[in-house]
Amino acid sequence: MLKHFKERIHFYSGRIRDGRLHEFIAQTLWLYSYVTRYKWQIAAYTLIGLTGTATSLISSIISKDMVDIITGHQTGALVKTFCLFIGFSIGNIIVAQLSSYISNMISLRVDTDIKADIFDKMLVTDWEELSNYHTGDLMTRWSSDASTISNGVLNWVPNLVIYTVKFVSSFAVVIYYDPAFALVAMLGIPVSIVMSRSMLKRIQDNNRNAAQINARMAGFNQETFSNMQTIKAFDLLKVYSMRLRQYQREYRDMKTAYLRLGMLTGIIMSLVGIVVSYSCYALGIYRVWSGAISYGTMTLFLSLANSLTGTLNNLISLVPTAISITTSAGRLMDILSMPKEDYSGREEAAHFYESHRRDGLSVVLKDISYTYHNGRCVFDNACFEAHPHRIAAIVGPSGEGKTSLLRIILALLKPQSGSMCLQAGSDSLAITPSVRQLFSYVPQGNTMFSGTIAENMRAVKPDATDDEIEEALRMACAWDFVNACEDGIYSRIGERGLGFSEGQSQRLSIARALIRHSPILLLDEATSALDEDTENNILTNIMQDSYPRTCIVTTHRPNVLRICSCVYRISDRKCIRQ
Ligand SMILES: Nc1ncnc2c1ncn2[C@@H]1O[C@H](COP(=O)(O)OP(=O)(O)OP(=O)(O)O)[C@@H](O)[C@H]1O
Repeated sequence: MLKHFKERIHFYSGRIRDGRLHEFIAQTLWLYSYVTRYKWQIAAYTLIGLTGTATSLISSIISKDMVDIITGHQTGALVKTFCLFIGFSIGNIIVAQLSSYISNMISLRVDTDIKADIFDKMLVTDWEELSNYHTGDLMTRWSSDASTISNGVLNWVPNLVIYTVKFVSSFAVVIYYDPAFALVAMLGIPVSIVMSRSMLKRIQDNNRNAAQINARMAGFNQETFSNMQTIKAFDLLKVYSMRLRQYQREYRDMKTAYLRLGMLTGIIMSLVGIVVSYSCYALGIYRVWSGAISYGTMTLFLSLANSLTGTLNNLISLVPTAISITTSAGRLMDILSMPKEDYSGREEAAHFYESHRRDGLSVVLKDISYTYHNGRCVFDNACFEAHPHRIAAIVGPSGEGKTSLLRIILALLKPQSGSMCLQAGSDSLAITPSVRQLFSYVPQGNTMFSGTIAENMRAVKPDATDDEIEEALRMACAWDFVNACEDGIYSRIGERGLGFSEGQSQRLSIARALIRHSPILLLDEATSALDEDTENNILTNIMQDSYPRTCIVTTHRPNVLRICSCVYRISDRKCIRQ
C-alpha cells in the first residue's frame, strides 16, 4: 500500500516536473473562464437533464407499482396507476424532446459565441507569430478545437452533475428495496475502471495525432484547391492524388488502431454487462421465488441495474472527454497566448489625423533594426522618410527587405530598436497597430475578394457612392475596362481576381486603396504587371491628386523612379537615400 502511494507521488511529481500537470491546470483554468461566462446556460442545461432523470426514475417506480397491483402484491387503484404510468411516459417523451430542442438552441448559441470570441482574439494576435502557423492548421484549431471546447464547456459540468445524481438516486432506490441487489448491480465497476484506465493514455495520444493529421490535411486541401492552376500546369495531378491518399492512409491507420482498441474494450464491457444483467436476473428470480421481493420490485431492479451500469460508464467516459477538451484548449491556448497587438491608441490616432488632415502626414523611421524570428537580420540602424504629395520609392535586389520595410511601417513587424512615427509639423505620433487605420496597402499578388467590384470598394469604405467608386477607378486607370463590362461596377470578380487579368486586378486593388482616402498609401510592386504608360498614368494621377497623400512604393522598374520624388535603395541592411 505504502509502496503504491510512493509510486503515485513519484508519478505526479514527475508530471509536475515535466510541466504536464501544470499545463493541465492552466488549460482547466482557461476553460473555467468560459464556464463562468456561460454559467446560466450551463445551469439551464443541468436543470433540463435533472428533470429527465427525475421523470424516468418516477416512471420506473410507477411501473413497479403497476406490476405489483396486476400480480396482486399490492392493493391500489390500477386505473389511476396506469394513467399515471402513461402520463409519466408521455411526460418523459415530451421532456426528452423539449430538452433536446432547448439544449441544441443553447449549444448553438454558445458554440457561435465561443468561436466568434476566439476568432476575434486570433485577429489581434501578433502577425509574425501567427504567420509561423499554416493557415490550414489555424483553421482546424479555430473550427474543430473551438467546437470541442464549446461542446465541452456546455456539456461536461452538467453531465457530471446529471450522471452523478442519476447514479446516486438509482443506487439509493435499489438500496432502499434490497441492499444485496445493489451489490450485484455494482459487479461491473472494477472492470469498467480498469478498462478506462488503459484507454486513457491511448485516447490522449489519439487526440494529439488526430489533431496533427487533420491540420496537415486541411493545409494540404487548402493549398491544392487554391493552386489548381499550378498543379495542372505542372501535370502534378497524380502526385497530388497520391499525396492525398498518403495522408488518408496515415489517418486511417491511426483511426483503425484506435477503433480496434475501442472494439476490444466494447466487447469486454458488454460481456461484463451481460454477466451483471444475468446475475441481476438470477438474483431477482431467486428473490421473487423466495418471496423476498415482488414482481414489480424485480422489474424496477432490472431497469435500474441497466441504468446504473450505463450511468457509471457515462461517468467514466467523462474522463477521456475532459482529456480531449483540455487537449483542444491547449491547442487554442498556443495561439491565444501569443502576444496581442495593442489597439488602445485608435482614438488618439484618429484625432491626430483630424488635426492634420489638411497638410497630410509624414512617415519617419529612425535607426530601426529588425531581425525575423528565424534570425534573418533585414535592417540594422536604418532610416527612412516619406512626405505628403510625394512618392518615395524603395528599390533594391530581391530578398533585400523592401516588403519587410512596408511591414514595419504598417506595424505588422515590430523593430527591436529605433523609433518610427507619423509627423505633421512639430507634432508626432508613434506608429503602432492603432495607426494602421491611416494606411492603405496594396500588397504583392492578387488580393481582390470574391464579389462585385463595388463590394470590393465598399469593403474598405462602406458608404462609398457609385460616383466615388468611378472616380477611384478612373484614377487607377481601371474605369475603361470596368465600364466596358456589361454590369459595370456591379460586375463579379471570382476568387483571387478570377475573370480579370493580373494587370486589371492590380488596378482594381489600387482603386480600392485610393477610395479609402488614407493619408498614407503603400504600394508593394503594385504596378508590376502594367505596361509603362498605364503605370505612368496611375502614378501621375496619384501625384496630381489634391488630397495630401504620402505614397511609398517598392519597385524594380526604372520607369517608376522617374516619377518619384525620392528613392531609397536597400542595401546591406540600410536604407540609402539616392
Ligand atoms: N516571415 C518571414 N520570416 C522570416 N524571414 C523572412 C520572412 N519574410 C521575409 N523574410 C526574409 O527577409 C528577407 C527580406 O524579404 P522581403 O520580402 O522583405 O524582400 P524583398 O526585398 O521585398 O524581396 P522581393 O523584391 O523579392 O519582393 C528575405 O531574405 C526573406 O528570406
